[in-house]
Amino acid sequence: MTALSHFNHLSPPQALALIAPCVAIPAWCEAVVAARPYASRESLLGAAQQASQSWGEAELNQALSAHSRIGEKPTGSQVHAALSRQEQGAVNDQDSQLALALKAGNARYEARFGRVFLIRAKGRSGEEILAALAQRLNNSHAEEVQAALEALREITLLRLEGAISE
Ligand SMILES: NC(=O)NC1=NC(=O)NC1=O
Repeated sequence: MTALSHFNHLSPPQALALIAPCVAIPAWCEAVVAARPYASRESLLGAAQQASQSWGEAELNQALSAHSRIGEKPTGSQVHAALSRQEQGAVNDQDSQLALALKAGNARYEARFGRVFLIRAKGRSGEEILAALAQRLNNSHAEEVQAALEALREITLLRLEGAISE
């Protein structure tokens, strides 16, 4: 965790490196870094949320390159993978029945929407994620872009909260 005061004074490249793992959308990272210094953590989180409001389908697809499927323990030492592993911690990967159901659900989702199913996994059990997946399969394409973008915003802000302390 980096203190806000320290984040405020980092060089732009160092500040970018610190928040890059939040989301693979460089324009968002640059906007958050460019708006420093922040008077409080609240103002940082508010600005970050605001900067995410302009995201559309292009940003969603850009960001998904860094998000592993739910239930597939991410491989590699990439910092994104480490965060994904941590966020998916409540998904019991010893439950083979659940793993199969998530694998089938992910495949159905990708066949319908053409992209990886994205959900804020932190604090959700595998069963809760499965139920959410089933619900979202009923969405229209337009509705599902918005639902996936909302999940991306939640994940991104949670990661930023985890990166910068007061
Ligand atoms: N496909 C996903 O939903 N991936 C993820 N959800 C999270 O909360 N972290 C991830 O990497």
